[in-house]
Amino acid sequence: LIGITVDKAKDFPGWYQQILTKGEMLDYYDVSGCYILRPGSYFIWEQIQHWFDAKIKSLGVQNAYFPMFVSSRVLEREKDHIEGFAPEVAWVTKAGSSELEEPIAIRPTSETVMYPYYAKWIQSYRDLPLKLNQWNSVVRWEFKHPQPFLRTREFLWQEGHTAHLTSEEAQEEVLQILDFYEGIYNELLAVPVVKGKKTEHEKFAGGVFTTTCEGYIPQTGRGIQGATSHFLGQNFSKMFNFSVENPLGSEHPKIFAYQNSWGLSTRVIGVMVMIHSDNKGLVVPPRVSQYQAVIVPVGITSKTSDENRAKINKTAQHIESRLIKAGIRATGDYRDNYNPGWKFANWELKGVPLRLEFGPKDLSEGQVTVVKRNDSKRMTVKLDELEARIPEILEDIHEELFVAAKQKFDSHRVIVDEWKDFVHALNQKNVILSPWCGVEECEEDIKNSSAQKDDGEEFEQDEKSPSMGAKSLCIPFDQPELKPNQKCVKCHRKAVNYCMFGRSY
Ligand SMILES: O=C1CCCN[C@@H]1CCCn1cnc2ccccc2c1=O
Repeated sequence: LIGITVDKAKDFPGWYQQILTKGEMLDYYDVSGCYILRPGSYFIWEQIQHWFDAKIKSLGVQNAYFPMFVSSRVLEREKDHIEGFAPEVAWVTKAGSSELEEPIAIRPTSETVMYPYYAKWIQSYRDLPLKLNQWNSVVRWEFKHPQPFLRTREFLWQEGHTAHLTSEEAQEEVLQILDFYEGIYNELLAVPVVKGKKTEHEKFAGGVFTTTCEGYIPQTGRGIQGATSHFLGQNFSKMFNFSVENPLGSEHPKIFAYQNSWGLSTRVIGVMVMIHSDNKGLVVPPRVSQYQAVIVPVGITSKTSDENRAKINKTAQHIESRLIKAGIRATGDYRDNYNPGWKFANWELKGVPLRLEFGPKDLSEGQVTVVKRNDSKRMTVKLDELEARIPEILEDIHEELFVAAKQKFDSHRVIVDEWKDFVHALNQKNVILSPWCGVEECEEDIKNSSAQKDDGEEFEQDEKSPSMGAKSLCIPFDQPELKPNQKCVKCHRKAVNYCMFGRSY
């Protein structure tokens, strides 16, 4: 049988690799950290693009395309912005057999590519706001263990870069974009996320603050950063020198533009797969699934008359076309060289949300049998209720997937006020909300002191294995109430807010 031979609960990385390849989402490539996105996953990316593109265009964002190559002079334009990232930058040093004069970097992100042109194009305050987005790919030569979708050396993403006359307008947009990111997770992928602000230590160093959507992978109990929206303040406009006349008059000082940058990548597909899929294969949420329903003729045996066999296949094809006409992404599997059982396993592997079985009994009763991929529930739908019922069942599936994932996240997000309870809670696959002092050394101390088993034994740490220390994930916008004089969970300084900590990707 073609099925999954690895248990999600026993060998999560092995399971993840198998369902992606056997589910035909992705294939491995001979350059480490690079993968092939097959139609099943590319379709999901297209749905995300379609939804998000409409949203940002409603804010007046325009798409553009900038070169993928960055000269070293331009890339190193801003030392501190990229110093920590320099080891990840991939360089082109040769063309054919001849060395290039100057090495050329492949964009890891496009600030240094775009902002010199923002400086050139923004002369007057009337040129603001300037809001451009790129749908492109970037390269980051990570050395940590690559993971399909989650950590790859090239990935598809969108990067939005906006410039505004006022800080208020910029900060309003940074949160609007974050809400759109939450919408991609909740509305399209049926994945719950926690929105919040990154700590000073975890934020994008080039910006003023970073807001984030944090996901949770139940199997590993790890948090995962799902999308970021940064308020850059005037840091980059001062660096690249784009300021405009003050609308109040030339006697007022020139204004350096206030900027945002925001990004979401194909990592979201990995998060969706890890959360919803099971030991039978992929489970793809209906709103992004390439096929939402697959119809399979059943009950045709060597004893079935040719007339009945033809009738069953013809009616099945008729059902398929009715669904397509009703806007459902339907397909049918009429192959006569595979039996229904094999077909069921195959389409379950590919994560199709709904299977319709149509056989002699269904033909005589004027009905079809419907099987839901997420919970294997079987129902009967009268043929004349098809166009009404199938969309409803698909919506139910989306809702059930979201509720199940939210229940898992909510039940593994625990409040811990005392350090004595912290490590045990972490080892129960939880992310932890704790009162925190806001001091970076304390954040580091929490990370270093939490890479332990319950008996206090340290985990052996090497750069290849995922870190076992609890990092700060975000300071959630939705905060539990601090008690008066509440102390920091670790250092007993006064707590300033609750911070979400957890092992992470
Ligand atoms: O997140 C985003 C959203 C989209 C636009 N860029 C920002 C910030 C990117 C931060 N970053 C991330 N990896 C890097 C890797 C190499 C060089 C530079 C960088 C780098 O600046």
